[in-house]
Amino acid sequence: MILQLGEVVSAPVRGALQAAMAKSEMFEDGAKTAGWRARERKNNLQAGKTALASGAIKKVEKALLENTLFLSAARPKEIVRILLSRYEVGMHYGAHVDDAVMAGRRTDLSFTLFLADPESYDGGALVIDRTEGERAFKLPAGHLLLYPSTTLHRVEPVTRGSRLAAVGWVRSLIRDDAQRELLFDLDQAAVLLRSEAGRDAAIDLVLKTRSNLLRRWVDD
Ligand SMILES: O=C(O)CCC(=O)C(=O)O
Ligand SMILES: [Fe+2]
Repeated sequence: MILQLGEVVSAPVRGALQAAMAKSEMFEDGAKTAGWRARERKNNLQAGKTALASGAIKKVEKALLENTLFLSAARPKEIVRILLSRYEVGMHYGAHVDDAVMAGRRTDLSFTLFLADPESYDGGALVIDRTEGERAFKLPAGHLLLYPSTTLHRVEPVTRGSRLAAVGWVRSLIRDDAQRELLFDLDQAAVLLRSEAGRDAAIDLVLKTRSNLLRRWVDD
């Protein structure tokens, strides 16, 4: 499941992150934190280990752990790592798969919290390779894309302005993507069923989940 989450950080937190990330002395070569294959393809800047960067990262982590949709979709056991990244004109990150294990912890989900206004830069879409084809994402500032760490993905070259993002990885309590999606649908159905207005959508989700659980578990 690939999920877009809107307004993950409030406008003041977003402003604080953007202000911190405007300081170029905060950044160093991003290739340092990539595996050997990804390193050949990675051309970006990443925040070094400064007090300013760790304060910003803590803000992102806090916002995620307070976001019910994120918690329901990712079911985090742990947020394994968060990095702040900046792509200036000409920078990109070629196709790669993220490390399966980071600091001894399995990575199940990857996320990008977009932090620059999409009108302020050209290029820089996050492109994810799915069996049905590629999908490109360039979300508004403050929105987050959550996707399985199993995918091949890349960041297209930036051709104007600068792309700011916080990227990270989650070790989930639910290892399997399909099982996580079933549980997410059930959470959503429960939320919708609580409100009178959402009845039709709720029934669709409950029926979808019933059929998909049957499809997984019926043995004929
Ligand atoms: O910046 C992004 O949207 C994704 C970056 C990425 O793929 C990575 O850091 O592994
Ligand atoms: Fe990646």
